[in-house]
Amino acid sequence: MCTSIVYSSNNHHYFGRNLDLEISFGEHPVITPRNYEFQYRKLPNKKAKYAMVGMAIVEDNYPLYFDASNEEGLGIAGLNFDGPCHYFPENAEKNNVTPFELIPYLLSQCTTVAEVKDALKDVSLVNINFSEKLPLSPLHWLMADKTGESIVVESTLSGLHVYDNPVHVLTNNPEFPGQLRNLANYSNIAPAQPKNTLVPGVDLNLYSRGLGTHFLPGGMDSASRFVKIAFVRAHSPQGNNELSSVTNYFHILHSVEQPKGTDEVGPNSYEYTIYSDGTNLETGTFYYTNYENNQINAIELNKENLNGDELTDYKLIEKQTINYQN
Ligand SMILES: C[C@H](CCC(=O)NCCS(=O)(=O)O)[C@H]1CC[C@H]2[C@@H]3[C@H](O)C[C@@H]4C[C@H](O)CC[C@]4(C)[C@H]3C[C@H](O)[C@]12C
Repeated sequence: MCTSIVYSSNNHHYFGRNLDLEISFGEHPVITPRNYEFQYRKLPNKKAKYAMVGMAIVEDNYPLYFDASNEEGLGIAGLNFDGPCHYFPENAEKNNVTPFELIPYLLSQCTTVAEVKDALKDVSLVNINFSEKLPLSPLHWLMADKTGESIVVESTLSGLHVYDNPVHVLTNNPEFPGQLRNLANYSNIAPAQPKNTLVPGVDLNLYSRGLGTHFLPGGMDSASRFVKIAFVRAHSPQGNNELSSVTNYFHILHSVEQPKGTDEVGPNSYEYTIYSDGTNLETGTFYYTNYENNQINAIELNKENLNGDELTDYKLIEKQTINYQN
């Protein structure tokens, strides 16, 4: 499972995700500069107009981004969408973009969600594998910009759907309208203690703090995480500087992280939160933590020469640092 969010704080917007899986692909932070030439399968090759930073694996010098944001403050994350997801054969009337090209295609030419919506009108997601070793994966995407607006993009049998996202979070199945509908079942969850409407007039002993969240789902499944992250995000305070905003951002994502051993996907195999990342869409600073190392690491997009044509890879820092005090 995975979870992606946009968090707005102190006039800044932070966008990123938890990657939950049982194996790592060896993903790490990668910067694509403006003059890197993307080779498309069904479209003419094109230089990236805007530089981008995110988590990727690099295969044949191609950045296969899991999630990324560009220098203009547009961010996109791909999350598993196995079942409803459907990609199409080549369509002569459309711009045929493969799912693994979608993040580079949009981030290299768009600056806002409004521009993405426009670009997607002409796009069909074509079913072409990256390679035999890396076949297509069924994904849907959360996309956000620095106005704080976000959309969800899903390709199903009935076509390519673009949904405005009023709750600014995404997990996995079911389709986005179903996830939104399900929130109604939890609409009375609150940070405050509940009022007794069960047996009016009876003095119920509110034996614990936090009873307003007693029925907040806590499961690892996608529907539970959608409700929980929507709640936590909606009630999260804003920070008053970069440090407190980033700290809050990671607390929100970590509220639905999966510890090892809690989500069995096969014999002796467990999905867990491999990494959590987030980019400040105003400044282009990319932050991440990972399972082994929960210190926050950062890479500043604007510190690099963004006019180059070569990818820059960063080693994932996986060593936990304990700050001994005596
Ligand atoms: C599986 C990952 C999403 C995590 C997630 O949602 N897990 C939930 C699983 S489930 O609902 O519980 O079944 C997705 C996110 C990004 C994906 C990767 C990126 O799209 C980049 C390439 C794209 C290639 O086509 C396939 C390999 C790949 C390297 C993808 C493998 C895999 O599908 C990734 C890693």
